[in-house]
Amino acid sequence: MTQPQLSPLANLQTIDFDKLVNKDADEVRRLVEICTNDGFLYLDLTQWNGGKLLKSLDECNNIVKDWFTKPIEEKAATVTLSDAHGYKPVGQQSGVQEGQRDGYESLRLSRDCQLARDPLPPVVQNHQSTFDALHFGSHFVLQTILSALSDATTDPKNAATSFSSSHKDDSPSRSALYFLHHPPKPAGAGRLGQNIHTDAGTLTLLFTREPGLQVLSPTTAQWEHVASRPGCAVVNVGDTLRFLSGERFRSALHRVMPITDPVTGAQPNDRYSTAYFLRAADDAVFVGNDGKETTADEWFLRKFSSFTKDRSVQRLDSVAFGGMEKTLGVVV
Ligand SMILES: O=C(O)CCC(=O)C(=O)O
Ligand SMILES: [Fe+2]
Repeated sequence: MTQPQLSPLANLQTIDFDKLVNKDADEVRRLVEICTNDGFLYLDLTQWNGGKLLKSLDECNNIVKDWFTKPIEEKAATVTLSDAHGYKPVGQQSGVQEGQRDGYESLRLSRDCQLARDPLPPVVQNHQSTFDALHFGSHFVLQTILSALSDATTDPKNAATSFSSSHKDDSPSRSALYFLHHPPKPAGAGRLGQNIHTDAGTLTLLFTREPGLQVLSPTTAQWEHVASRPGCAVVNVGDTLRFLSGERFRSALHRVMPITDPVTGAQPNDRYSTAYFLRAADDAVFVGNDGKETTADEWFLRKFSSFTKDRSVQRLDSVAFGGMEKTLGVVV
């Protein structure tokens, strides 16, 4: 198969993380603008921290890539507590093609379990400091972005409204690190990609290598490909931050469609990605797209329950899409 043309390409703006760490006022202003208009951006990490996070990312990716080659029985024996911790096999959710299931497996490590050291899969126990570096480094990156947004847009005299108050580091939450793998598949296998959705939580830090991620442009309402960029992560706003910000910020609709052969429909190559999901404290309260008060934990559970349903069912309450298709006036 020839190299696929990724067209149209999403023209995402780039934020320099080092400037955010140093509270550069112009960079913070741009960050607020991008979260308001797009909800998706590139985060350049090359100037910050001597590339330590990127090094631990490479190390963890290599370890987990090898783990994904283990027999399904071994992977399925991973202690699985919820959709924030454990193993997710292929096909548990609806896929990118309507009426079909998803095509990816995932190893998920919750922040609470990583901190408590229990339960952790042996593959993580054997490389604890490497996983700690990626887990807690990613958490720091997203907490830094969140406090920049909070300082710039919420009332400093009212601590209760700041985003930081609902994201205290010592509160139990569903924050988690996910490793995702879309194995190759033959023609006619069904089970492809990851269905259209918005992320349930606050902010997502996503590292992709192979193509497949697509974002629905809020300006053109077209699906656009997100190219991976060396030294950069993709950051996107999730539902919780959109709701906590009174809908000022956008949670972006996205999906994963791995590259398939245009003639046979087979997926010839593996696709891997790694995501850290910063999620609010379980008991943080906000108003969802149905106008009802919900806790962050209830929203997470409703969202992942909706992900298992067929798209025809997801359209009924729009929980999987966070109501964003209605805001954009598109049919999904
Ligand atoms: O694999 C990717 O590129 C995106 C994954 C994603 O959107 C998610 O797990 O919420
Ligand atoms: Fe997502």
